[in-house]
Amino acid sequence: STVSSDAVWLLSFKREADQDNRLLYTLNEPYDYCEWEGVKCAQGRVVRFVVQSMGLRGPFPPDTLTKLDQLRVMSLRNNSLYGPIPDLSSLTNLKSLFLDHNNFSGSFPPSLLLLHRILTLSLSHNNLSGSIPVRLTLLDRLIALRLDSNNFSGTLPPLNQTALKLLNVSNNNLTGPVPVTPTLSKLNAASFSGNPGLCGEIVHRECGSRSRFFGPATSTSTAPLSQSEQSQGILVVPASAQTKRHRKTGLVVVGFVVAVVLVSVFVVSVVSLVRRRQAAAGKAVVAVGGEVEAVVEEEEREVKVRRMEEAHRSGKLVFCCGELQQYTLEMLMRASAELLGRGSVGTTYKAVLDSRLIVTVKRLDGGKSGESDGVVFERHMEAVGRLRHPNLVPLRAYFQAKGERLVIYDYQPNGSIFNLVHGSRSARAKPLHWTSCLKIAEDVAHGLAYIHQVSTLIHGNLKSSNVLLGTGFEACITDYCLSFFADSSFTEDPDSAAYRAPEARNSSRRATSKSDVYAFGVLLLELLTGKHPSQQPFLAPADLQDWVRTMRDDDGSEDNRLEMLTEVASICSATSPEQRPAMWQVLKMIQGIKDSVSMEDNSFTGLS
Ligand SMILES: Nc1ncnc2c1ncn2[C@@H]1O[C@H](COP(=O)(O)OP(=O)(O)OP(=O)(O)O)[C@@H](O)[C@H]1O
Repeated sequence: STVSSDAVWLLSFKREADQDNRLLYTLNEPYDYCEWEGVKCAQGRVVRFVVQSMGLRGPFPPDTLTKLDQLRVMSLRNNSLYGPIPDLSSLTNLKSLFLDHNNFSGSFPPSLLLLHRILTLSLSHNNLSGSIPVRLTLLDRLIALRLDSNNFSGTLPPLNQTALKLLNVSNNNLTGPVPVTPTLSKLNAASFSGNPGLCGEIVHRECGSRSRFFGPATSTSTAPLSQSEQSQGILVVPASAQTKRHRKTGLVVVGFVVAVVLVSVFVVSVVSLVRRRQAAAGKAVVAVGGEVEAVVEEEEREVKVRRMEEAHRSGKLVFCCGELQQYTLEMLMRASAELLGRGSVGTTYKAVLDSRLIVTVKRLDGGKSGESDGVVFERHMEAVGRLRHPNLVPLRAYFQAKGERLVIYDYQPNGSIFNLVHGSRSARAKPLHWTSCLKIAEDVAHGLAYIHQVSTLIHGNLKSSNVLLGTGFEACITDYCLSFFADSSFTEDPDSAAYRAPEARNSSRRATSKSDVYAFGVLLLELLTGKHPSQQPFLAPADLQDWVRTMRDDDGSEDNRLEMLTEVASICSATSPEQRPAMWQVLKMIQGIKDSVSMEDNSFTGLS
């Protein structure tokens, strides 16, 4: 019977895992085992098995405890168990699992990724190695996750479960930037300590030579400024429903969908090309000497190719950052779509899926898509899709097949900064309140500095229609890093062209992070004056101050703060890229202004 088999599984576990006979388990009566030390039953089934610090020594044998499918809590903590952790995927009711402080080895057990009810998982203080799987991000009930003091390597997945309150990955060999997700941002730096290769904003360590986010200010920066990380919660009032000039009204019958239907016909050729290239690369790696690292790299590459092939064969979208596939291409095809506009890279639609989920689909221009290699596109989108920051609209998925490319973002319902600044305003309306300018500038600087800090990518097309307002009215940058695919034959309107830095005017490929800084300067002036970029005069810094003051009809009450913000805009839009500060320096300047203003206000109201 089921009842007695639970006892059998417990005894089988003990036989191997308790080589020094510390657990005094003997079965005299049918339900006796529910009284055994560490065992708790409900209706004759074991629901808790907690044998902490019992001096157990031995391997954790498969097909023993894994048969206790009613288990809610299992703790083998603080024993001397060794070897790999067996397949625990059958323990679907498990809510808490403590295997910490043992000598378990091997990789992160993939079976744990199937325990969707798990709330607490502790594997700390073992000898586990290999990477931390990205699919951990899918265990959305996790409250506590401890992986500290192992030998995990590779990058940290963008964990962003709202429930996750305790995370410790300290004392491993993790490398690369700590993803700036809202969940990880809330954690203390100690959660990540003891990983010399980790970097980024959250751990207060610069990433590589390009990123000096927390490094010393150099050359072009102005006086040292303090860096408050706290948002002042300045509220930006959304624009009315009026939208940008080229946005069409009403529902358009699913325009992009027709093109998508054609796509699946062409997949085979791209797939076989990719396969041939990857196979050739694979042989080269193996020939070099069969070192473990090369094999691991090769395996990773294989997995990627398989994923891409599968995606193409079944016409599936490739979801970024290991995220769960929330919808399929077919579902997108059935969605009703509204044309939002047509820009330099392609045409943008708002798509409402049957599930009522709303996404933004950008269909890249066909002519241009054929020019760059499919593998180049995939690699680029993989890198872009890894960017996660509260001030970036997340890139969720992409799709490509011969001649067709789609990229899918979250839809942002609160409009763009373009709408906010120009949308509902009459010609005589005043520009935004300066606190809104400061808040938007800080958000945008945060997002841009992040891109420059954690990758070698640049935005390449920053402008007010590419800064959207998120659900909390925070400014979120979109269309980042897509200028790579820009159609050079596209005739830009004068406003878009005015964001382009002098050195990048002839080709978007010559753009650098300093060109993003230039565009940021133009955007800041647009915020401050409410004037379209094409209406901004080219002025010496002192004259610029006068012009901004005149445009704002300033009575002198904003003087100091306005002057500081205008100065930031002015140095960002310096003609020579060398004279422009880096984005992290711009962010510090803006945060410095915010701090000095709040100190001023506090002393004014007698609070300091
Ligand atoms: N994720 C999104 N959510 C809501 N609106 C969006 C989203 N992405 C873009 N938009 C809006 O859709 C419109 C069209 O965008 P599109 O990117 O095609 O043109 P653009 O921004 O003018 O030019 P470019 O392609 O050069 O960036 C813009 O008004 C933009 O603000």
